[in-house]
Amino acid sequence: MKSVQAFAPATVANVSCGFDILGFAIEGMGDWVTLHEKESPGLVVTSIQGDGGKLPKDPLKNTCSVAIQALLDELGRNVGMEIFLEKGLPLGSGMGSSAASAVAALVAANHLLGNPFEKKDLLPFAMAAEKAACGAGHADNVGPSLLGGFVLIRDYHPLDVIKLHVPKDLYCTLLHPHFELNTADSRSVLRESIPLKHATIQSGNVAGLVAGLYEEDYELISRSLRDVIAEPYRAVLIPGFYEVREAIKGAGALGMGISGSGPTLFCLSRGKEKASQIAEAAKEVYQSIGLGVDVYFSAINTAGGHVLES
Ligand SMILES: Nc1ncnc2c1ncn2[C@@H]1O[C@H](COP(=O)(O)OP(=O)(O)O)[C@@H](O)[C@H]1O
Ligand SMILES: N[C@@H](CCOP(=O)(O)O)C(=O)O
Repeated sequence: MKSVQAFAPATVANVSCGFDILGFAIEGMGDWVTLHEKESPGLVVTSIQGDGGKLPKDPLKNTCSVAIQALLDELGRNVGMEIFLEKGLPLGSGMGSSAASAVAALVAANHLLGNPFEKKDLLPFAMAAEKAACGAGHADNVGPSLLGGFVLIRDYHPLDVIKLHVPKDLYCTLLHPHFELNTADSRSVLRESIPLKHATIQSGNVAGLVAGLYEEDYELISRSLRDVIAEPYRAVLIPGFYEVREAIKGAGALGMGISGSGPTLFCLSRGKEKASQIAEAAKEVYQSIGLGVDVYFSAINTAGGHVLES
């Protein structure tokens, strides 16, 4: 009986101005999924480590099994698999935890089945898992977790996904305060409609950010990290948001925003040294408001989900 292990990275969705349409992958953090083929058909989530016992083993609820089931349904096959999940990512963090599990599971399952799908064609199955996790099949976590780098979802109907250029000196600092915020909850505070002037501001910034990435124009990237659609409603759910934003400006950040739906905040910077200085400046703020925080900094992951061993 075959077995295979895969890894998929953490992600920062939205990147401020690209609500539901833009995200990038983080180096060195993610989830691992090992699959063992079994004789009897059906999916079983056999073990989950690193979740503090919080995640569902019910195959209809865990994003690993939901994603693999969607893949098997498309193929019309009923292969039996045992799923072993190792969570490297905190839950409800805004670092694409549910997405990383789904992507690692899909990459492993596709390999186990002899690669019937191209990597990019696994995306709809991962989106089905996101829908099960938070009620919305958004692709801005699963896209970059699968493909690596910066990913733009130009359209959802039909799905049109574009991998963007990554400037070589771009670094990210992640500030993860010690509390959970479920994506479903922080989506519920958003407005259904936005004023025309906000649509104009947001479109200008998305275009500016994409141009800034291709031109490796760090000042343009900096000017474009602005969100008038989601951030005003979500920032109030995140203690210290405005204080951290002030503090990291002085440490040389290009900008800061909410990572996905929060509570993690992300900062972009030019070079590793600045990323570490930003981390230090932010830590002081969290300390002053008495909120525990984990801080990471990394380059942009360009490989995305991949098989480790089989
Ligand atoms: N393998 C999984 N990893 C993480 N969350 C999962 C997984 N399977 C199901 N979930 C569910 O998804 C929700 C968390 O996802 P979400 O709020 O999007 O957080 P995150 O931003 O960290 O991905 C929880 O309800 C959790 O029970
Ligand atoms: N575009 C989504 C992204 C959610 O990311 P997560 O990492 O918090 O799951 C949103 O903003 O709701």
